[in-house]
Amino acid sequence: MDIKPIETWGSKTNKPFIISGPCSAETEDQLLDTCKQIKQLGINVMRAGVWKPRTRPNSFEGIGTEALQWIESVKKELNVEFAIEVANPQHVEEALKHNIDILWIGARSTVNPFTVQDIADSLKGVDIPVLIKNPINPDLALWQGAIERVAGAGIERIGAIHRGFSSFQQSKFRNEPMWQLPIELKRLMPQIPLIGDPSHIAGERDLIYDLSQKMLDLNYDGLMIETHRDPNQAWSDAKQQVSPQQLKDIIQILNTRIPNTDDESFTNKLEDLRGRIDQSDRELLEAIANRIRLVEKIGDYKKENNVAVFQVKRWDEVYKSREKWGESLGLNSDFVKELVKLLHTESIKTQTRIMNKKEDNHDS
Ligand SMILES: O=C(O)C(=O)C[C@]1(C(=O)O)C=C[C@@H](O)C=C1
Repeated sequence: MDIKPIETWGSKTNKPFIISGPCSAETEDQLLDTCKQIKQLGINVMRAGVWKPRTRPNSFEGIGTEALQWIESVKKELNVEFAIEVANPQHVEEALKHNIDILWIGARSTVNPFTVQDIADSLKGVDIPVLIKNPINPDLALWQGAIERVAGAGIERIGAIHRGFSSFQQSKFRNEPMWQLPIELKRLMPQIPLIGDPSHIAGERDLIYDLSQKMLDLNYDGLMIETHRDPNQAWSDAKQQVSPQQLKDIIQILNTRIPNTDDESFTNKLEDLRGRIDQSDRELLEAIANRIRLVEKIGDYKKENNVAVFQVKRWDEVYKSREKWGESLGLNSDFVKELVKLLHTESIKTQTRIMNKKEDNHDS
């Protein structure tokens, strides 16, 4: 995959790459006024929803093509660049006709390979940056697949947008961040710039600063933040949009991290600490291997005596005591509980395999 760096996406190269603007273009005046107010804040590219995929019918579904004319005139008047969402080849055609600078594929489109392929096919021969939001379900391969389809159409300026994942669980977030997914995407596709969308993860404006800072701590390349001149009156996603003043405050206190440094004393110290982590992980894995050897011994013994693998009383003791030990060592209790559950699951697998080994099965 031949991917060009984020610096080539637009005329402004400030970092982090910030895309901001209203969730939806509602009126020409609302769009112009919002963009005018945020233009001075170091925004790289403006955004505005033109076609809005909504969960239920009868919600505001965007103005459609007329809004593209407003965007074109705002672009001219303020000399700014614009990103919009496209969900089918007709949207792509309209967007290109109206000189849109960046396109993004929304989370509800990324889930469908047919839709993504149609959009990718309509982009053949076009040179425009395309951002791909994560699919609404936590399926990394689907996200990668969408990126590959767009790359396959010859697009060289591709980015990924992390907007969080739908979940049944009660949560303070509208969409669960599931940080391990974008982190794994970055490991597998390090050349793809990663943009965070704290607005859609939060669903609530008070959480946006913390999420944005976390994204920069994780070395994200940019942020997409929804801003409305009067957020409470917004026609869509009112709760998650910030005012231009709030956006200014957020940008002012955001701490941008450098990706890395060649500074010798930093590198030496880091190398030393990483060496110690290597050693510590080795010991950890040796300890786990020892535990599994013991579990195997118990498995053999249980088999000889035809005793069940799962022992609820002992498991309860193990679970509670390890949680306490972890606490006394200053470890996060949720982490310790997850770790102990993982170890126990491995024990059950190991002993079930021992119990059901074919050659020892006298009935066969
Ligand atoms: O104590 C046992 O019986 C074991 O086999 C060990 C072990 C564990 O992993 O700690 C595994 C399975 C049981 O459900 C309880 C505990």
